[in-house]
Amino acid sequence: MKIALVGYGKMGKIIDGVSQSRGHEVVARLRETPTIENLNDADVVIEFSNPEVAFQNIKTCLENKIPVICGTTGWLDKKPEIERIALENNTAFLYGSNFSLGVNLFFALNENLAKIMNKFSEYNCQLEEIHHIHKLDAPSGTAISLAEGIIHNSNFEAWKLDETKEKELGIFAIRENEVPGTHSVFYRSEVDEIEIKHTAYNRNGFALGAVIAAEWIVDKKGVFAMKDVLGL
Ligand SMILES: NC(=O)C1=CN([C@@H]2O[C@H](COP(=O)(O)OP(=O)(O)OC[C@H]3O[C@@H](n4cnc5c(N)ncnc54)[C@H](OP(=O)(O)O)[C@@H]3O)[C@@H](O)[C@H]2O)C=CC1
Ligand SMILES: O=C(O)C1=N[C@H](C(=O)O)C[C@H](O)C1
Repeated sequence: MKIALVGYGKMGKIIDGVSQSRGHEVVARLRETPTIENLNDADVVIEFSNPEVAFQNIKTCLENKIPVICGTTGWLDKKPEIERIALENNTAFLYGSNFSLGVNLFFALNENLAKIMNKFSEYNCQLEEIHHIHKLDAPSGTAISLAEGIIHNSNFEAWKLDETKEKELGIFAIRENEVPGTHSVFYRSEVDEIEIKHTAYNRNGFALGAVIAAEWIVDKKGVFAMKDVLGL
């Protein structure tokens, strides 16, 4: 499979190595907006850039009928428009706030726990995410996915950074050194605390998941999520 990497920073470089180790040809390594010329006839694009440029990058690839796997976070207000463009162009799009197997299992655990905890008003819920100091967006895309999983299965109506009012789920975002990504969900009562936590030791799991998603999507049409790839 011919893979174009749009965004060639911390993630793009690891994805390059994983792609080659799985027998793929990396035909483009871009740190600029793609064009049909510089995508070099790719079968699939893996996009890890930044929140400012992701929308335009994805749009260009989809309009050229190239399927896109996107891991860039912090641009989600425009996701419905991207999904429409993918369908209009009869191609495929998959956004994952987090491509690691562990976090996708954690998402399922989080939703099941939220269903149970919703029956017990003694407990209040909060989210915490910790990332490296270079991260541009807050809260993390993964924390937003966790919050959506809880809201869908509870009486919370929305999430909010830091301090909250009733029916708002609080997310606390901490920036610390070179932390690759740590997410915790807390349920606290007057007398105790339940915590579920995922800690990424490095970025390799994110990269492997993105390449597996690219292998899965290459012959498909439509809008997908990592759940579809993993059969969850
Ligand atoms: N979904 C997931 O599993 C994960 C998602 N992420 C997300 O992925 C994104 C990238 O993370 P990371 O690799 O750590 O970030 P980096 O800052 O290390 O890399 C970003 C890259 O994008 C390049 N870039 C800048 N402008 C453009 C443009 N117009 N078109 C294409 N590329 C451009 C930068 O080039 P230059 O340096 O020249 O500016 C750089 O190479 C972030 O949004 C992060 O939150 C990260 C890890 C896992
Ligand atoms: O910026 C990062 O580094 C990460 N971003 C993703 C997010 O926003 O959730 C995934 C991972 O936590 C690393």
